[in-house]
Amino acid sequence: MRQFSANLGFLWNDLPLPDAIHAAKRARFDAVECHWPYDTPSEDVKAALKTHGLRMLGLNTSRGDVSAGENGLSALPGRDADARAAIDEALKYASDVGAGAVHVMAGFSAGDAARSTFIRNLDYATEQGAKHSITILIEPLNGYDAPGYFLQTTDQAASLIREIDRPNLKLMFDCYHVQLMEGDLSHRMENLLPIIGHIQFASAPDRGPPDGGEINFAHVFDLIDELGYDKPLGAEYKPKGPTDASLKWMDRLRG
Ligand SMILES: O=C(O)C(=O)[C@H](O)CO
Ligand SMILES: [Mg+2]
Repeated sequence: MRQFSANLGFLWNDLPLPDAIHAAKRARFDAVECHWPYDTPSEDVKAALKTHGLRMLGLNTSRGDVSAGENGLSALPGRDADARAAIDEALKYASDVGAGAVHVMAGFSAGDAARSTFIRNLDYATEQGAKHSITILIEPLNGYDAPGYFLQTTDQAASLIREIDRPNLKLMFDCYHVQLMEGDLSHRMENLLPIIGHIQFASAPDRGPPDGGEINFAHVFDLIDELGYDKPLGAEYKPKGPTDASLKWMDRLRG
């Protein structure tokens, strides 16, 4: 049976993180993942995961100064020290709660200097991550929601992953972002499978539950099964109301 992970950055994000973990368990999710858990002590998250028998799959590095419009630090030239502090913080939190992956956020940037900065920081992240058996993920974000974000396409991500060539550097394949930027989800998933570390989903273009819109998730999830990918799929959508009322897709898409 297909497994699903609740992304608590969007699902039950009105609740304190430990309560959101409980809500995900009640709703029969198999795992959880989050965005930026840093305001919640890691011991509280670890205790909730243990109580409810769930794994935390991954979390993000800090965006930096959000009030100044930052959305990640690792591809910002001249900000290596801040980027590395964010990587260290994420790896420590992930290791405290037993999460297997950290998404290293690139930030708003462009050009050769941004690329070489990102490579340098990803080298650092993968080296440090390997010490804790943590996978480093990079995720292309779409240019509608995050205009000017350094990493926007899977082609760009694949080229970085191949160049850096570390076994614990993988692609976060978010069907929603990929559909908006590149489309051709089936071929892309098939071709990129060896470097995919985590898959997320939401309808496109509205980022709602996977009930309609441009993407036929019954087809996409069948393909994922056929490809032999059997890790939990990350539900990272914005419920249009209470999360508990947004979950009808779960039984239909369980497989
Ligand atoms: O926006 C997304 O899709 C993500 O997964 C990031 O973690 C949050 O920006
Ligand atoms: Mg995502």
